[in-house]
Amino acid sequence: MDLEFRNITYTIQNRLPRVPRKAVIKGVYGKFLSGQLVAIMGPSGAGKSSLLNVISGYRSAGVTGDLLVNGQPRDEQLFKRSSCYITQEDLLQPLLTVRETMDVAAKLKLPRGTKVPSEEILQELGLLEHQHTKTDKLSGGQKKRLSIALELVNNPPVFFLDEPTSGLDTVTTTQCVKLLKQLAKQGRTVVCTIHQPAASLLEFFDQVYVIANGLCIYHGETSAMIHYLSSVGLPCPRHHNPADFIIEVTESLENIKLLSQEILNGKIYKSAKLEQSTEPINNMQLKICYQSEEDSQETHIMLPNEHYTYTSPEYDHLKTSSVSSFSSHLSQMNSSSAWMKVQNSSDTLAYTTSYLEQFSILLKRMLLQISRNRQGLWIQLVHHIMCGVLIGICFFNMANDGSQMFNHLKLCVGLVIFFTYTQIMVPVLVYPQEVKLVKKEHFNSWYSLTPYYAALTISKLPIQVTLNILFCSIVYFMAAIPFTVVRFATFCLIGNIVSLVAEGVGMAIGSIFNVRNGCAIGPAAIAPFLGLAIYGFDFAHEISLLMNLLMKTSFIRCGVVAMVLTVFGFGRQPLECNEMYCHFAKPDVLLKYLDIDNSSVWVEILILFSIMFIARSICYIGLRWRFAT
Ligand SMILES: Nc1ncnc2c1ncn2[C@@H]1O[C@H](COP(=O)(O)OP(=O)(O)OP(=O)(O)O)[C@@H](O)[C@H]1O
Repeated sequence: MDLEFRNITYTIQNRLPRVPRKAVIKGVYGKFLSGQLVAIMGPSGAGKSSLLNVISGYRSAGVTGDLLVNGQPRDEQLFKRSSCYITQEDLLQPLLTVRETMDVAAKLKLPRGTKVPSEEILQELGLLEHQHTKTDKLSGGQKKRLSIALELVNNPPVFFLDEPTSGLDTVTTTQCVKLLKQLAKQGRTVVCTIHQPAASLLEFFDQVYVIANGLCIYHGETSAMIHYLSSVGLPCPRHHNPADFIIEVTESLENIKLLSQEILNGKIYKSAKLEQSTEPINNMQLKICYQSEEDSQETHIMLPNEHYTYTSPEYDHLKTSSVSSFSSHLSQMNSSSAWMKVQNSSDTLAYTTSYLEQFSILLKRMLLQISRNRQGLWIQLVHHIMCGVLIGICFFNMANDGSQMFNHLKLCVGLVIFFTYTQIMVPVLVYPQEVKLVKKEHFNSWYSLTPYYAALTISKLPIQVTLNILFCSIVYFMAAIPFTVVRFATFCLIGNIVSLVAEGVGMAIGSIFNVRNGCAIGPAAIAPFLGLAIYGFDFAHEISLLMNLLMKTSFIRCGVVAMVLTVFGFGRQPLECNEMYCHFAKPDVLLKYLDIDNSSVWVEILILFSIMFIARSICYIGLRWRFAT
């Protein structure tokens, strides 16, 4: 697939007030041909990653310009299925082995019944001997190769890689670039950003695209770069790495302007082959380059004083080239045709597998990861037992004491706060990292958001519910709340719903914001609900209907009310009184005092369910929004 972009501009809207928009990419042009390994180079902050994100479709908000595939305006949905994006950070599913990760990717990306090519790909990428190693134990280079292997499963014709060599040593970097070169040789278009590569490494790249200050300053064959620099009066010193030199010249804004004007911000493609193969006309030293015209498919050769139309034989050859070098099954067919074979069976679908299959595969993956997270499970178990016992000690044998009205209330509030803090903090801290990984997999068309979200919600339930019931039982029996099956079941049910609401709120925060300081955000997120709960009890009569409604829908308040109604409702007998007078010995008096004597526990549970639904919908919408931009 040949990729082309015209007049691409990428502007970032700063969220701070009165800070102007920042143009990161400024009207650049370029063309990346199939069968080529392309390096996007430039100084730090030049806009390399931004350009890659824009061309790949990973970023769409704030982008203007035309993106084409094989000369046609591209269909984003189709293009997403034919390309893959490998992030700079190696985002791999933790707690799974290399082989398991590959198998999950294959099941998601290939139609049912297709032979899973995990072994061949792992063999090809030198990972077969590490197939039983957990992904988090792999070295940096192995992680990078695994990231590539995962995308090779469905053999897409276009690969985008953001800084694939960052953090790798020289040997591993060379291995990585050689691998990319092999992928390109098979007919794929491989585009990656790279920081100043060594001269020996630069030779592996067929094409270089240099960007500085958001402008294109070179676009063309690697071997034509030195000549181009000399032609504009910036000769690269002998024995100097051209990659280093072109970055060095960008220190001067004058040079950037000059080079960008000379290359027409990427409209011109510099080719060394043409320069060598074309005889000088009229004894003139020719400056030869391709220029892609916006409204024609023809390639033009520009001479200083003449203009010829020319169809690049190399370009045509690449389009039809067959694959040569790899010995595996991948190399036996052109990458595009291999990809077509995989896609043909599901042409009309956005994904290769059905939503139900995706859900089942993802659920199995998540359950496996949860079961392997022994340390996490132990921590959760100890946390629930310890907190249950501590709360139980504080309120030991007290639930039947009619003189302890305020302690009864503290018990109910304490339980709800426990569930809230326990469940809100984890997603706030963990979810931003998970979102990055899911965004990568979702962007690379592994699965849709809906089955992922359904699997995520369901996978956590068994452990969460068990631990909550364990905690509730400890508190219930230590506090000696009179036992009836309905009361105990409702008590556990409320605990579980509050915990699910809190988790939903935590996930909503974690999915929308890239929270770095979750320890502060978690409590901050709870504060408004807590505030509304307190005010909802004390001042609900004195304020407007709207505020009243708002306060009554604080899930903390609903949880506390439901708990009190459960503990003191369901036909509860009067409490024992060991003092002269216990005003609140009769449960009805307490409920009346709290102004909840007319409330129903089932209505509160219904409100809790509604809040849970809203919080989880916000999380889902938040994810969609993050993935769409
Ligand atoms: N979300 C953002 N908000 C504000 N500025 C941004 C954002 N993303 C990128 N930028 C700015 O855009 C410019 C280009 O960033 P980009 O990450 O594309 O550069 P780069 O060439 O890849 O840099 P490096 O090689 O250091 O990773 C930088 O000045 C960066 O600060």
